[in-house]
Amino acid sequence: MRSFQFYNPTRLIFGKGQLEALKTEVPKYGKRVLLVYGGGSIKRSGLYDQVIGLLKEVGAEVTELAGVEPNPRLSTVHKGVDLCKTNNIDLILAVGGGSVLDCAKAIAVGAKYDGDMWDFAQRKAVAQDALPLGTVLTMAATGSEMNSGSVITNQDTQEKLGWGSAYSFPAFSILDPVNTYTVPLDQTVYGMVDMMSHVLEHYFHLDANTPVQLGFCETILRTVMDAAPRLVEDLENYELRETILYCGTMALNGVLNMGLAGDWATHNIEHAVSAVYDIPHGGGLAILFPHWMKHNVDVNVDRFKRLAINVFEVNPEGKSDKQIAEEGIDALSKFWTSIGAPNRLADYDIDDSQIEVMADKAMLFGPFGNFKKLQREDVVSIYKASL
Ligand SMILES: NC(=O)c1ccc[n+]([C@@H]2O[C@H](COP(=O)([O-])OP(=O)(O)OC[C@H]3O[C@@H](n4cnc5c(N)ncnc54)[C@H](O)[C@@H]3O)[C@@H](O)[C@H]2O)c1
Repeated sequence: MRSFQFYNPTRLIFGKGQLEALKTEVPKYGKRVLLVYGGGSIKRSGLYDQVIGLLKEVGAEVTELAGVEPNPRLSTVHKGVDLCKTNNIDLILAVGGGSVLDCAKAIAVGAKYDGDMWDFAQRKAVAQDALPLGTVLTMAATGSEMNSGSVITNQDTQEKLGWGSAYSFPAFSILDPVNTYTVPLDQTVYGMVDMMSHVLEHYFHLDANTPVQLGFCETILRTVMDAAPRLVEDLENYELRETILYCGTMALNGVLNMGLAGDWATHNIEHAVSAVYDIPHGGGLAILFPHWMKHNVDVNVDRFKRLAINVFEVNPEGKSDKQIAEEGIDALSKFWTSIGAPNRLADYDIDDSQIEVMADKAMLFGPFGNFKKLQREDVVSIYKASL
């Protein structure tokens, strides 16, 4: 293992009926609350009314920022920053999926910064302060509820950049599986692909002596694969929603990557696609990850073989290590297709016309990936294989 420090200050409040915890959490931070949410699913589900009711009970003064887009935009972050500054906001409360939470994180640092929050995404500055952020998560996917990461799209430059800071962990996050019942089938699938991809990004590392971390990863992958086919047939099943919600958080809250540096190249490759085409992040990952794997199978064939046997139950008898590894990759791709995820860029009407543009975007900060440093030609080759 490499040396590490683990730091995660988020209070995770998990379970049925836990929304009530807003009454104890919100007053810790002050009265003036900026409520951030998306396109209205929380109004249709009744969650909005419940949140407003609880905020009223504790005497909060609520300012609202509605309409955060999936793949949240910098222009919306700017609106939120202005609202914080003009209303002297004490606490940001994000109610929604990863996009709403990521947008709220960007608002939280932007509200305490004189320049443009985009400076942080461009690595021109590092956040030194933020408003406190609470979240009520409505969708299992990103892990944003218990990490410091955020992904923002700048529409003017067609850039989608991930960034993070020590100040961007939510102070508290409330996760009630019931609030995920209304997530539509396609988004439920994308969320499960996303969390499995986070686990795989951790799994493909080159650090030595990480048996516990590899075992944690395999357990989460097997658990999602066990629950997913039943959940897509039964979207309001409490136990399955609960399992998947917990998996999504554990996949990216810092526990899996203690002592190792995960790869993260596929996320970068996907962000360049969704920056240009505005496709769902999980859908892009389902297409691209198997091709990243095929491209890198020789970097450490034993890791791919282990995944194939321990997670996809590939029978190793009479096969070479590489055959076993490749069967595992095919099994992953087939599994994602079986639950309804796309498997070709053509599924989103994406052809080869923007490959060079996407490769330029992926290469913005130079060669990337910790399992294998990808050069531009690697990225182009993965895009071409994914068409
Ligand atoms: N911060 C991180 O660590 C991290 C990690 C991975 C990805 N991301 C980013 O997060 C974004 C994706 O977030 P996401 O996958 O959570 O999806 P999302 O927040 O974009 O939501 C997807 C859709 O589902 C809807 N939705 C959410 N909850 C719902 C509910 N309960 N009922 C009905 N509809 C609901 C939303 O309105 C939206 O239309 C992308 O921009 C991605 O790049 C962030």
